[in-house]
Amino acid sequence: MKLKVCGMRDPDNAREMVEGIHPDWMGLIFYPKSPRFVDDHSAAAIKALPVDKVGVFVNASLTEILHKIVLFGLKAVQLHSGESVAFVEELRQKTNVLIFKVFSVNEEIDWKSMEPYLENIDYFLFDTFTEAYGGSGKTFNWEILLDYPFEKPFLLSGGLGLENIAAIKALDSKIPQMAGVDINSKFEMEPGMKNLDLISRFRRDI
Ligand SMILES: O=C(O)c1ccccc1NCC(=O)[C@H](O)[C@H](O)COP(=O)(O)O
Repeated sequence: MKLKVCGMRDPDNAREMVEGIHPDWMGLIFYPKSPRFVDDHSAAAIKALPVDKVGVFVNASLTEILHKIVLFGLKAVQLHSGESVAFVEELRQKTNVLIFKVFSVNEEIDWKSMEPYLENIDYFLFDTFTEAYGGSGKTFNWEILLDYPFEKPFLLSGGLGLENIAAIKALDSKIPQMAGVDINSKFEMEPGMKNLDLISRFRRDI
């Protein structure tokens, strides 16, 4: 199962995480209102680390996203707001990084509304709905995902912690398209600072 650790912004904490845990992806949040917002200076330091970086964007312009891809050597972008199909299509044409399209889950998922994105994205990412866009620390009702109708792989996110490991594995065994998990606030000492011991345990047992 692939592992994305999101919301890193401290270069030393990020380096220790890469060296000790070797996640598949590290998420850098370029949304100024997030308590995990990474400034350009820290992102530049993190750029040198040997891990694939995912830029997380909320209501960002195409110009900003493309600029950050080049500036910080991003390997993927996570579109975390209501980006239109046309926006995603244009992004796909202008860059060759992976595209993760987030769907925030409240009570239901409208599978039909996801369909037009299929040809221009690499992964869907399901997160728990919150007015703050992400980092809610809460899980959603994963039963909904048992009806997942596409072949496109997806990542599970939203409030994942050590206490969810058994349930995550059970879900993974039922849905072949579930490619991995995205962890964040349940592994923090403070916003943006990860507890590497907790993440190691998660990595070992997942
Ligand atoms: O984490 C944030 O502060 C955040 C804010 C705005 C948009 C996205 C954000 N996080 C992106 C992620 O991919 C998180 O890992 C995801 O929302 C799950 O977070 P959590 O519920 O804390 O596990």
